[in-house]
Amino acid sequence: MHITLRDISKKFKSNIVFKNLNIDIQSDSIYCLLGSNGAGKSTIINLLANLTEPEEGAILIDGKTFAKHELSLKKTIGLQSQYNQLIEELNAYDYLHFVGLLYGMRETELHSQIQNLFDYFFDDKEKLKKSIKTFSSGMKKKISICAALVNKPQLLLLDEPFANLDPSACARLCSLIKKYRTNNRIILISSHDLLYVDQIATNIGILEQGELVFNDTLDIFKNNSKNDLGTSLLKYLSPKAENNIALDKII
Ligand SMILES: Nc1ncnc2c1ncn2[C@@H]1O[C@H](COP(=O)(O)OP(=O)(O)OP(=O)(O)O)[C@@H](O)[C@H]1O
Repeated sequence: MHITLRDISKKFKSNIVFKNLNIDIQSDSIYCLLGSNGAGKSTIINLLANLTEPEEGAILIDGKTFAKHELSLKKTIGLQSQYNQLIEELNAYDYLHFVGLLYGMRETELHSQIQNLFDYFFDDKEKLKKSIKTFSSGMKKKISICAALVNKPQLLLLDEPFANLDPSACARLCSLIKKYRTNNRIILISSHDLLYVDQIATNIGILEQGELVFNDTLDIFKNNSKNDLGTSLLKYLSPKAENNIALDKII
């Protein structure tokens, strides 16, 4: 698998998010998108999931565009969105079953995949029988991640997957992501959780004000710097990481 964002321009009304953005991602990558709030990480994920479209440029998945191959491409993608994608009136099983049917999965395969996901992520499965609206935010996040994995997609898109998860769930997710990586899959993750990014990323892209200011392997990023990932990342982000004048006024 291979994904390309070529000369992408994207704006929301007068807010220009990207101008001529180019990214290429190859199979076998765990590509982590980093950057400040509002830099455009979720927008890239939403473009790749075809939830929004660019004003200019092309999005190619294995050389194909959504315009010509919408359904077949969407079947290869699993998405955990930052926005609520759940149908909260349903219980966890029925929701994942519904998602699997949308992907055209066969009943037996779908049933066993849902059970496997529940076994992996949930120690207390009794609560899963209730409607999703009664779940904690971390449980909802785990169900969204399960939904992204239900059809074992070739392109796995995870938008802030670690936010709201407890340390045990984060550790399980890290193990899963590392094992999920194969030579015909791409895992694209937006995250601010550098501890986990450091554990799982093969490649990182740093977005700052709509520009891809770094795009290479995690090893190269770390070898270029003598600092930890967080300190190194701050160099690429807005210079006002500490705004002491405002801070003094607040205190
Ligand atoms: N649906 C929308 N309507 C209007 N503006 C939007 C919409 N979605 C995103 N934007 C704008 O696009 C820009 C990029 O937002 P995006 O959510 O992609 O950033 P992000 O890097 O994911 O941020 P965060 O780290 O806070 O999640 C921001 O300026 C945001 O205000």
